[in-house]
Amino acid sequence: MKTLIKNVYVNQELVNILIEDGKIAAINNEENESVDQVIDGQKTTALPGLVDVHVHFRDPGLTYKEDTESGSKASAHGGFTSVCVMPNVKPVVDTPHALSEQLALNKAKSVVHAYQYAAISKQLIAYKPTDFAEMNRLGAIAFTNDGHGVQNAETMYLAMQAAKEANKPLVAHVEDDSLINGGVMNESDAAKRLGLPEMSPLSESSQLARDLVLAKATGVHYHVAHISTAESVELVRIAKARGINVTAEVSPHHLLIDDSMITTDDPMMKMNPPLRSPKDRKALIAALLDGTIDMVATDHAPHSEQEKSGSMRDASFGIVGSETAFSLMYTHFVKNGIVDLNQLIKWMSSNPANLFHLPAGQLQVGQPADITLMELDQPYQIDANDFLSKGKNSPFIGEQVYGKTQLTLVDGNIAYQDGSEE
Ligand SMILES: NC(=O)N[C@@H](CC(=O)O)C(=O)O
Ligand SMILES: [Zn+2]
Ligand SMILES: [Zn+2]
Repeated sequence: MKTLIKNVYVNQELVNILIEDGKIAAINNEENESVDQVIDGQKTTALPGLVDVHVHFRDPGLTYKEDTESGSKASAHGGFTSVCVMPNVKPVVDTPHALSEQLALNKAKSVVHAYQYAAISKQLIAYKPTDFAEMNRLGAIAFTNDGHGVQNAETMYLAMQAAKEANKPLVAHVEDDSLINGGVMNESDAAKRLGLPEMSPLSESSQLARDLVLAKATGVHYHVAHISTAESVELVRIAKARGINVTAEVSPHHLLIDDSMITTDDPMMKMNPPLRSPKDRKALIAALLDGTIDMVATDHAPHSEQEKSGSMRDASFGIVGSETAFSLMYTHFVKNGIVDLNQLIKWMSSNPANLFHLPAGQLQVGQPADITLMELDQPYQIDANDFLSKGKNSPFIGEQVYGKTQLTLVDGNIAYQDGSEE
C-alpha cells in the first residue's frame, strides 16, 4: 500500500510525503509515483504524530466516562498518534492478568498506539509493590499509581528498585495525603473567598523531595506526572543538576490558568493537582522553557456531565485535554512568539517519545508513518460539540485558538480526518 500526501509543509518547505507499508518512504518534491491513495495536504503543516504520556481512557469499568475507542479517537483528533494509558480503571491494572486483558483491549479498540501503564501497588494504595518483573515482561510501558500518591517510603523505594531492574520509568503522582485535608482547591485567596476547602502545595513538593532522595539511591528513571508548583520545579532543577535521573511533565492547564482565575465555584476548574498560584504558574513556564520540565502531557481525565456539575466540593477531579492541548500550546506559546514550532514538537512529540523509549517523534524517512497535518493559520473556537471524547469537561470551551488537526495518520492509516467525525 502506497499513499502520497501532497502539498504539506515540513520545516517550512512545501513537500510531498510518500508512505509505503506504514512507513515514511520519501519526503521530497516528487510526484511521479504510482500510488494507491493521494491525500491533498492543502498546504497544512506536517508534524511527527504527537505523543501523550498521560491519558485516562476509563476502560474497562468506567466506560460511561470514556472508552478506549472514544478516548483514542479524541487523542487522534488532538493530533496524538501515541499515548500512554493510566491504570486507574476497574479492575485496576495491578496484576499480570489485568495487564494482559488491558493490552488486548488497547490493541483491539484504540485508533492510536496505546501503551499501557501498570500500577505500582494493588488498588493503587497497597503497601506491597505489584509484580513488576512479570508485568514488564508482558509489556507495561511504565509503572504508576496515578490518582494516588505513594504514601509509604518503603513502598516507593521497593517500587523504584523494581522499576530500575525492569528498565522502565517510575511515574509519580506526588501527593502526600496528610497535607490534603479534604481540599478541593489550592490554598489561596480564591478558595477563602469561595469558602472552599483548601489543599497545601506542600503536599506535592514534600513527597517529591522524598522521592528524589529515593531516586538518587536507586538510579531509577523517575518521572514526575503533572508537576504543578514552583517548589517542585526547583527540586527537579536541583536534582537534575546533581545528575539524578528525573524527568517531568506539565499539563497545558497548569501552564495557562491559575487559582486567581477561579472566580466562581466552577467544577470545570477542579482537577488534581489543583490550579496553583500565579507565581507557581510562572515558575512552571520558566521551567518548561529552561528544560527543567521535559514535556507536555494532557492528563486527559474525562468525567460525566453529572460528575462535573454542581459545586467543586462534590465534583470529580479532572478535565479533558486531548482535543485542546496542541491548539492551546500552539496559540499561547508559538503564535505568541515565545518559542518556535520545533520547540513545541519537542515538548509534545520527540521528548516524550525519547524519554519513554517509544518508536515515535520523528518525521523522517524510515520512521513509522505517524503523521499529523495541522492547519495553523485559521482561528477556531473550542466547542465541546466537536469533541470525540465522551467527556466535555473542559474549562477552555469558547476560547479562540489556532492549530486545528486536519488529518492524523497512524502507521499510514487515517485515525482522524477533519470533517469525517460522526
Ligand atoms: N487529574 C485528575 O484530576 N484526575 C485523574 C487522576 C489523576 O491524574 O491524578 C483522574 O483519573 O480523573
Ligand atoms: Zn495524577
Ligand atoms: Zn492522571
